[in-house]
Amino acid sequence: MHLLKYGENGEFTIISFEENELPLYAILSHTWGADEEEVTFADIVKGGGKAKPGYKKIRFCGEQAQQDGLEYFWIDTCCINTANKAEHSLAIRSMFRWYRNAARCYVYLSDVASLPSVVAQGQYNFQWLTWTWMFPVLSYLLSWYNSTIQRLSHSRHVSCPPMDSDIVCSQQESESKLQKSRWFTRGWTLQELLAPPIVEFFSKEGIKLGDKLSLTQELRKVTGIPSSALHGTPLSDFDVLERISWSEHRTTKIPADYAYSLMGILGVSLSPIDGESPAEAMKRVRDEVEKQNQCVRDLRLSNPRDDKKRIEETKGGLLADSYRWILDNNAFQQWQQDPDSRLLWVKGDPGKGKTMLLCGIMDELPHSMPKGALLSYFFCQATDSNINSATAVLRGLLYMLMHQQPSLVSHIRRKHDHAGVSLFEDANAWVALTEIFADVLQDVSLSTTYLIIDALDECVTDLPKLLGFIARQSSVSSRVKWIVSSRNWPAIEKELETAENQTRLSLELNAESVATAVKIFIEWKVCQLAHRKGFKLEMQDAVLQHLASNANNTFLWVALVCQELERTENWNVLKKLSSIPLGLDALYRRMIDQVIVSDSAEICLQVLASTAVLYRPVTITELFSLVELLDDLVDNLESVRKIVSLCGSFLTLREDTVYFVHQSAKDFLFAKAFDEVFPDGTKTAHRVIFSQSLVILSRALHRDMYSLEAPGYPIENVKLPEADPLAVSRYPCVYWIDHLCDSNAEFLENSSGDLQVARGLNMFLRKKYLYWLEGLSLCHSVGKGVISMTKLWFLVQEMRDYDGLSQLVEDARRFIMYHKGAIEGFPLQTYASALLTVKIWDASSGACLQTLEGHSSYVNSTYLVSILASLYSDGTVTGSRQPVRQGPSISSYDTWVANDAQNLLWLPTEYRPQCSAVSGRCVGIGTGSGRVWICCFK
Ligand SMILES: Nc1ncnc2c1ncn2[C@@H]1O[C@H](COP(=O)(O)OP(=O)(O)OP(=O)(O)O)[C@@H](O)[C@H]1O
Repeated sequence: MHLLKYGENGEFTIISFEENELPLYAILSHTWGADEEEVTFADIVKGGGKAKPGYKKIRFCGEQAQQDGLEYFWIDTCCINTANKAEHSLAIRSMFRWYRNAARCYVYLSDVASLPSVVAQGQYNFQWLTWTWMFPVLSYLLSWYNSTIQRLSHSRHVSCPPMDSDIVCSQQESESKLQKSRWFTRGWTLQELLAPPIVEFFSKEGIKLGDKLSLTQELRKVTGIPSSALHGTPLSDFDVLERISWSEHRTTKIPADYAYSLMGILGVSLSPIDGESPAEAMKRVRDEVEKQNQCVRDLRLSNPRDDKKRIEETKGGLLADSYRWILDNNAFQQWQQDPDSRLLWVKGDPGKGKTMLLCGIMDELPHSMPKGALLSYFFCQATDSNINSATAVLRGLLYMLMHQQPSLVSHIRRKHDHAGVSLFEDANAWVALTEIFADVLQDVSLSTTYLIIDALDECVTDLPKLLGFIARQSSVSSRVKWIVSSRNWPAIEKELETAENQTRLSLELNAESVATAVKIFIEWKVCQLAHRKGFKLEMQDAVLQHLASNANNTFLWVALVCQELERTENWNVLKKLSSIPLGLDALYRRMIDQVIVSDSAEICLQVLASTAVLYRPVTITELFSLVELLDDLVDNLESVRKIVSLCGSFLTLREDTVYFVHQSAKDFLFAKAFDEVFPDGTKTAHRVIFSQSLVILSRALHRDMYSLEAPGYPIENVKLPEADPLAVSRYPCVYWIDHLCDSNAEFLENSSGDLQVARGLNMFLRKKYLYWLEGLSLCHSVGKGVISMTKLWFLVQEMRDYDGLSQLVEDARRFIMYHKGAIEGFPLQTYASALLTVKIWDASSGACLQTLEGHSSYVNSTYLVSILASLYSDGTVTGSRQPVRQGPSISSYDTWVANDAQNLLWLPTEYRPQCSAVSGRCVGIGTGSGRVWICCFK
């Protein structure tokens, strides 16, 4: 990147920098005059151009940068060597980034005069004490001034300058000053307004009029851009069409530039093509946006921002006064301020408030981060298989980074364009993701980046790999700072010790700060409780005292006790209080003992056991169908909610979804209440859920569950029906095989059990397999289905081969692996494209009549036409690959066979045409391998 430097002699020099070594610089935003008026790269190199009108704005920018303590600045007229085509093309692709990374952007409005100069023109001299761009005041003053000037002009025969040379002079224009500036009509200036964090506006005399923040209202009015976008909300938060609409009334000198000027705003990067038409350029940009969106959609497992919101709400809301102590903590401040301190590890026992502390840090950091810095975070939760693995952590962190800086998607695209979603799901996903992540962290355009991971101890799959990765990466770049949290686990300590620049923050060693935070938390909780239950003051004091003396710096204990008191009648509160045991485990023990002696013990224990072995939190509706004993409740969801509330305080409901109140509650059931909760072991619990799952799926699955009808209906257009036919079967659809596998040893030991399972499986696969694949597609889980089928295949190797089960599973596994792409993109292609390998399929959508083989090289179109003509002598044969309104055709990208302009059959790669021909209702396709196939529509 070439930057200008303003020398002491008043001369400008050009200095070139590598992108990763750029100094701080200012950047100019302006509108171009006639080409010959602008100072060029060549002018500056030769030390010329001083007589050109454009020199004035260069001088302005240099002087302003100097005033702001910036040695370097950039201006498009003279910092791009347009004679070098490659450099010019790169500049167009980099411009958004250069504006985003600038320390300041000065908007030079060459057609907006500041008032004092207008006064001078009118020969009247007003003394303005301060010049602020306060529009209401200014409007009034200007209109007063203009009317006065006009009156006086008239009497003195002083004529106003023409409108385009000085907009302040006209009566109408004075009503809205900025609005009239040409700057708002140009295409490129849109990204110059949006990309930089600091944008300052200057009149043609170089007088500051205000900045993006102080002028928000006016800018919003002129540009139609929402204030939040002007204030730095990531542009990817806004719909693509909305972003395009911001440029609707803007123009560019070169027509295709209109599309290129939107690239950065839409988060894509393409090389400009000489002579490209605006329509072609726009199409390329939109296609690229679509590919990019697909890549980000595939990456997303869950949105960490939503996870944060949910976690805070489930835990009863975040209390700032209970986490603020961290901001003054030495270790935290060292991590924040010392460039060599890159990894902060927050560690503490269960329930000490680590997660909430990190939520607080996530809220506070943006206030102190450098402008343009990125913040990405992830919450591991052992109870949810979507967010409890090392790959999920990297996917979540990357997702948030891409969201804030879409250009980073390029690091994924290289691999994703080939592999699709399997990039993130197959056996090599970890390797691919670590490479991508490392590339992203090395990206020269990445500014300071904060990465936060909560609850490493809840990363169930591949924790050691994740720890190794964090330890390595945190030592690599000083631009990237990490915070991780976990319980006091020696294994975690051992791995993180290998990180070079790490700082630890132990909650146990900061007992005093934590004690104060817990005290504040107690006061807050008791106040809420007293208010809700109408406690008298003495009662409130007694509860406060008791909690303060016994909390032992553990937030969670306080939260659980308050939950118990909430359910207790006021006259029993003091008695209950004195009976509550100290410490978390003792409290959990008492909770489970109470469940065991209650009237609903059996059903509550089964709900607890089932919830504990599920792979993700389920809705009340799902729980109702999964737990055998709940069957007796005859469709009464209210009763299921009641049962959940009777399970001590182990479970909690949020938005009708059942969660463990805390990971430590689930841990307790496995570690300290195992015999009571799982009297027959966890394998039996899995086995019961597997059996229930097959029953649910056999009942619910059928063809075209969402009534999509069109075989080519794309998954991204599928809307959840109001009465979702999959509401009950969503969980079993995704996890039935996992439950079967986790129960395996149990039935393998018992031959009749083995046979029963084999029979059930056999029947399900023969009768429901395709419907299940459609269901997986509707649940966006085809990738998971592939992994599950591989697990199943391994499992049946150990089972008795009942009625060809092993072969059946092998075929089914190959089928899903092979057709994954078509099925996950288009649910109903399960019944069309995925069945190409057979000769006949559903007569309502078409029939593959023949497959001719025997050519070893590719089939040319003449040969294909002759084959079709010999087979269907009654019709004319035409070579056709263009979409047509009527009859069969091949879609433009050769990916679909369409009929009457409706996509019907998605073509796997080896079925794509080298040449194609149509005869009447039949389409013939010749492939590169020499195979010819013919499809006829009825
Ligand atoms: N700042 C806070 N604001 C509101 N509630 C808090 C705060 N800190 C802690 N709590 C309460 O304490 C409980 C336990 O806190 P948290 O889940 O953060 O602990 P943890 O240390 O992450 O536990 P674990 O290691 O077992 O996951 C929360 O459920 C919440 O009720």
